[in-house]
Amino acid sequence: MDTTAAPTVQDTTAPVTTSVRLGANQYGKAEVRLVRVTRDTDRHEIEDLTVTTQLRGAALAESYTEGDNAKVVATDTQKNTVYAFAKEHGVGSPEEFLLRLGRHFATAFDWYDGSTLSAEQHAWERIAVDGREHDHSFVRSGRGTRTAVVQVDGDDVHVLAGVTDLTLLKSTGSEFHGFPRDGYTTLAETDDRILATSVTARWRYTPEAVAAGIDYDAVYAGVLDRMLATFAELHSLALQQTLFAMGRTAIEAFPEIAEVRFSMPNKHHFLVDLSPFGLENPGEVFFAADRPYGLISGTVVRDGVAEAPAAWASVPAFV
Ligand SMILES: O=c1[nH]c(=O)c2[nH]c(=O)[nH]c2[nH]1
Repeated sequence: MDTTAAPTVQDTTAPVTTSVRLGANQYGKAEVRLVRVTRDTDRHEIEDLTVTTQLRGAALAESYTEGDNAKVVATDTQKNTVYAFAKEHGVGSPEEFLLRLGRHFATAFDWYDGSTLSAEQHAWERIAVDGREHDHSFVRSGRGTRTAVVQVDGDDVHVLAGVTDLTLLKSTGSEFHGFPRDGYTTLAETDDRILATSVTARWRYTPEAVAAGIDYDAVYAGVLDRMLATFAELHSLALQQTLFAMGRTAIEAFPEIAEVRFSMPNKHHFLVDLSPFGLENPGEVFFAADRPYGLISGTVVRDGVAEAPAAWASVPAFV
């Protein structure tokens, strides 16, 4: 082998050979940080989203295979559109904001076959000063981060709502026993333990409800209230049982919801052995382990409704 030869430089303008072809692809701007201040009066409102745009279409193939950008709406333009739409139309619910964007990309550039747009909403509360809510100072509130995903494929429009990082703990009212034991089992059965998790949930609205219009803010608030109440009230025999009950309460309360998917880490809390120090520890001092953790996932589906349509298989955000 002649090691002195100059390395061959790949000719990226050469026609693509039959040995490879372009598979699934999409592109856009990830994690556009948008804060919108509404200052119509001295009492300001703030809205805070992280938005990701992903556009796709067969017409985009040449941008990958030939470097032909004639149909490539720049990710920079997509980002600017997010900001411009926030100014022109306001933000409102993340679902409606994303639907507005998705419909715009589908109609303004008719060569796109579809888009997947997602958002995280960061919630803020007014700072209370001497018991009075301040007009323009806020603190990030802690009931998780609201998420939304919208997928527009021609007339096929899907809307997913959800929450992530919703961290919950109950210090009693949780048991875990009756599980199989083998030579590798050391876990003690318990009829009283700490149950803690950080909920990621996504729920899919029925296409009929999306077409008819949904009060997304109201359903989100209602789902969260019911999920929290169920976590608090259910005497849990396993995190799996709690997961199912949280999904069931959302689906029973809101006919707009077809299914709910959950990913729930079991954040283990181990009782610390204080006996070397001559101290008793009757369920008071725990070591909050961060890893490894149990990871419980599950989908709760409304009877008579099919699980997520194939279109959702390409949505990685659908946990
Ligand atoms: O609620 C639980 N579910 C499990 O599957 C499990 N496994 C485990 O070790 N602890 C727990 N807790």
